Amino acid sequence: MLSENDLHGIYVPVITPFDTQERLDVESFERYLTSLIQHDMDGIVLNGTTGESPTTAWDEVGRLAEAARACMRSKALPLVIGSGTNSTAESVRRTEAAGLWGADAVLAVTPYYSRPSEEGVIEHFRRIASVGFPVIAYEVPSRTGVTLSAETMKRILDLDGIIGLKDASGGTSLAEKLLPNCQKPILCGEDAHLLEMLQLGAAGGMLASANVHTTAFLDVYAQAASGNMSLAAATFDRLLPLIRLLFRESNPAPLKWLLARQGHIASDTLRCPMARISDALQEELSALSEVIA
Ligand SMILES: O=C(O)C1=N[C@H](C(=O)O)C[C@H](O)C1
Repeated sequence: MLSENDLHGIYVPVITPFDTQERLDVESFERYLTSLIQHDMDGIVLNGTTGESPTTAWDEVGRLAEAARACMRSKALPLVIGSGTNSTAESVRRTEAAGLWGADAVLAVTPYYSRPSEEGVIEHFRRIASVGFPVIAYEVPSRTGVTLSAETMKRILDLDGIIGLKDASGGTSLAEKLLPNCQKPILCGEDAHLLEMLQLGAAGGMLASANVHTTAFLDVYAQAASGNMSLAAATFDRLLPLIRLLFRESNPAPLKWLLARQGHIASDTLRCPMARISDALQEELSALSEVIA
C-alpha cells in the first residue's frame, strides 16, 4: 500500500480503450500498458478522468485492474484506482473493492453535481478514508462544479488515511496556500502547470500527457527534484505545445486519438457523450507529433 512518503514523481493515468462498438478492449489495454511500463514512471492510475471513469462500469474497472496487475507482475509499480463518485456510500464500496483488487491507493474526486456543503465534502472524504485504505484526494473544480477553499482542503488532507492531493484546481493558488503548512504530498493534476507546481514544492504530477513522451516528463521531475530548475524549464518548454494540444478539446479525446494513430491502441473510440476530436485538431496533433517525435 502507498504511504504519503512514497507518493511522489510522475504517475501516468492510463486510457480505457474501447472498440468501435464502444466495448471494453482489454487486449489493447494490455498491449498498451505493457509497452508504457517500460518507462520508469512512479505509478499508474486506472479509472481517472483519462480512463473515462464516468462511462466505465465498475465491473469493467475490475477487469482492467486484473489485467493491469498481470502486466505489472514483473515490476513493483504502484497502482492507483479511481474509486470516487458523487455518492459517499458508493465511493466507500468501491474503495473497499479496489483494495481487494490489488490497488496500492485510491483516487477520490471531490463529489460532483449535487453541490454539497464543504462540511458534507469533508464527511465524504472522512468516510472513504475510514475504509482504512490509502486515499488520494482529487480536486478538479472545472469538472466537479465544486470549488473547495484551501481551509477545507487542508482539513481533508489532515484526515487520517488521506495520503495526498492531486491538485487540478486550474492554477497554482491552492498549492501556494497549502504547501507552506502541509506535510502531505501534493501532485500536479493540471499538466500545463507542472513546472510552476514543482517550483512551489509539489511532489510530482498525475498527468495525462505523460502517456506521450513519458521519458521527457520523468526528466522534468528528476531535473526539478535535483534543483536544476532551469534545465527542468527547458525540458518542460519543449513539451508545452503538445500539452496545449492534448487539452484543447476534452481530455482524453486528443490523447486517445494520438495513441490510436501511433498504433498503441486499436481505436480512438470514446464512450458517448465523449466524442472524437475535430479534424482541425487531428491535423495539428499529427503535424506536431511528427516534429517532436
Ligand atoms: O486522469 C486524470 O485523472 C487526469 N485528469 C485531469 C483532467 O483531465 O481533468 C488531467 C490530468 O492530466 C489527468
